[in-house]
Amino acid sequence: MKKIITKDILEAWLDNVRPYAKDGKVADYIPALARSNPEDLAVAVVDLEDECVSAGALESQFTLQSISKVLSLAQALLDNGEDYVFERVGMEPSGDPFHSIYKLEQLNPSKPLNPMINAGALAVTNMIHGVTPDEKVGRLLSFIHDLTDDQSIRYNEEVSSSEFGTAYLNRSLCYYMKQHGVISGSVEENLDAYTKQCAIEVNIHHLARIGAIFANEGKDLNSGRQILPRHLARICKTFMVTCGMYDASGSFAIRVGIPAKSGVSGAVVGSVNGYGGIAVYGPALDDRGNSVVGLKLLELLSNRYDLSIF
Ligand SMILES: NC(=O)CC[C@H](N)C(=O)O
Repeated sequence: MKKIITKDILEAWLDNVRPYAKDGKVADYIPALARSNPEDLAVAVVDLEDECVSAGALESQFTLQSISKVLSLAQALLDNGEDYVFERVGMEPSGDPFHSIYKLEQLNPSKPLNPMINAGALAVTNMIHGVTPDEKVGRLLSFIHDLTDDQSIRYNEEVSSSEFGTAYLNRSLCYYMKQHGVISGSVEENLDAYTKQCAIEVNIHHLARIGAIFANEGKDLNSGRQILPRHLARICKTFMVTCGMYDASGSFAIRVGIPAKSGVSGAVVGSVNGYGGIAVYGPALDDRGNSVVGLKLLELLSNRYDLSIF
């Protein structure tokens, strides 16, 4: 990959897509995210030999937000196995916005449609082993330390408490699911764990490396150690294709064709089997909650390097 994608190319392309940032808006429903700078753009590609090519605001740190849903799903699957997890959360795209409560009420039995919408992710967090929220998040962080090869990654307390204080919709989803027996225990503690997982803070290189390990079928890029069993990596990537870009997953699959997951911080991670991981950061979002610059850049990269899996 490094033979064809160079830093110069990534820098030139970042400059090409920079003007699109003005078409989006940073997320402001989480107060701490409203202060992000829409001009901070970054891109990184990590290949299966762990070589990284990157450009832009490489020092920027950002929170995973919904990208954490892929990792919490992996953790819940490791902890409980597929049968347990998929008895409680479905496998189908919802076609609704990520925070929608609509289908929960329509479906009988009430069960979130998939782990990438908030309802499903809140149910998945509930399944991660650990007595306290910090124990759950600590276990998820250890998994992320393995994926990134960086033990220093933590969650950003300002972002997690800012979301925790204003997460009325996510609270409603939890209470609804508790009523219907989808989640158990304290709703406040579940929300505490969820908002902390969403506030896990990384840089662009970390994120591209996570994508590369999924592309490497769950194996560490250097040691070859199986961090995540291949079939679980495959389940996660399939959800990234069908639900990873919220209710824009269909058009993204057609235009870009890369298993990918976005978050309202403006980050997107893509994973191309046998090729590597691609991460883009640009906090200005479109009306679905996807990074405007991220979508443009991934489309350019995919078309230019023929990365579509289809
Ligand atoms: N789409 C997202 O990134 C949403 C994550 C955010 N923490 C929320 O639950 O609202």
